[in-house]
Amino acid sequence: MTPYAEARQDRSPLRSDPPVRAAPPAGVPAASLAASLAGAPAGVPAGASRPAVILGFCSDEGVRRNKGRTGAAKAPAAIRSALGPLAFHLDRPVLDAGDVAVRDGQLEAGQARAGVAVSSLLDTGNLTVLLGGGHETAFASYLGVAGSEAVRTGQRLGVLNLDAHFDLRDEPAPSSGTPFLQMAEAEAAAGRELKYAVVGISQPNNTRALFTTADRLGVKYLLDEDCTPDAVQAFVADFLAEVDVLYLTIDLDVLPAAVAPGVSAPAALGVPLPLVAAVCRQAATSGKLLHADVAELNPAFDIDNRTARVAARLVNTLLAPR
Ligand SMILES: N=CN[C@@H](CCC(=O)O)C(=O)O
Ligand SMILES: [Mn+2]
Ligand SMILES: [Mn+2]
Repeated sequence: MTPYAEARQDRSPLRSDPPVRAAPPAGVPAASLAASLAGAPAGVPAGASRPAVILGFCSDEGVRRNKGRTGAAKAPAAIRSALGPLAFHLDRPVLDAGDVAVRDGQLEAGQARAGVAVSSLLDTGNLTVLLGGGHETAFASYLGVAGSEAVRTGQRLGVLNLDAHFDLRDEPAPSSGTPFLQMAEAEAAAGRELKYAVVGISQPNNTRALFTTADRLGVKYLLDEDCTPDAVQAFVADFLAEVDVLYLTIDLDVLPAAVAPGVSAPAALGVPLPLVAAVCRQAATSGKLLHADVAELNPAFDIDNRTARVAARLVNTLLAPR
């Protein structure tokens, strides 16, 4: 069995190649884990071999509020199951900090708890990967990166979303459809402007009002049908050049439905998986990747764990880019 399996608390013995620190029991508060890590100095956002810490965000409350198909709360377990058997070729330790679970509809409290955990892990020098959850996971991630020392001390944050949707809905309550408008409002309250870019927008799956909001906020986006390898590479390179640290969020519904059937809103067209993987590599090798998440896997609609396997493969690419 592999260190990936160790990271998911597998009971089988490990092949320690390379040596990996023991993972804590599931549910250990991430802050305790962070305190136990001898990571890089606080506030250092980048480094090829920073330890990586995986944290689950078990939530589909945002999807429920957005009137989507619930089930994403079970995604962290499905992604771990797909990640565990993968052969381990990483030059960094990978640890599992357990899950933050949203219960009884208490989404905002869960996002706050996950945010505190992510900030703490970032400030002790780790690369953090949050496994959603519906795309309300993104606001938990944002709370984490915005609360990190790197961002609080003035490093320019960029949020790059791989998604068929803007998720800029203006609604009375936070949901999976609102996280990036919430971020824009939070950044404005902090005296900053959200730098937000999206790859894979499906025009027919976003209203005119959402395009208007995107334009008002200066959102940069690439439509799914314009996603050629060169266009995607240049778009991401231009965005990376404007920021110091990157938060990459992958909504699996950016992929074609045949590749990622296990989501709430499958894409008719979608962005091909090799292009999505290339963006992950580009982000991971940029030296700017602070934090990443993978959202919207819904195991109830998956076929032969296809979407979970894709999610695990993309996490692997983020952690071990070639
Ligand atoms: N997380 C966001 N979801 C999309 C859902 C779209 C759909 O159900 O078709 C949104 O709100 O735009
Ligand atoms: Mn989304
Ligand atoms: Mn989406």
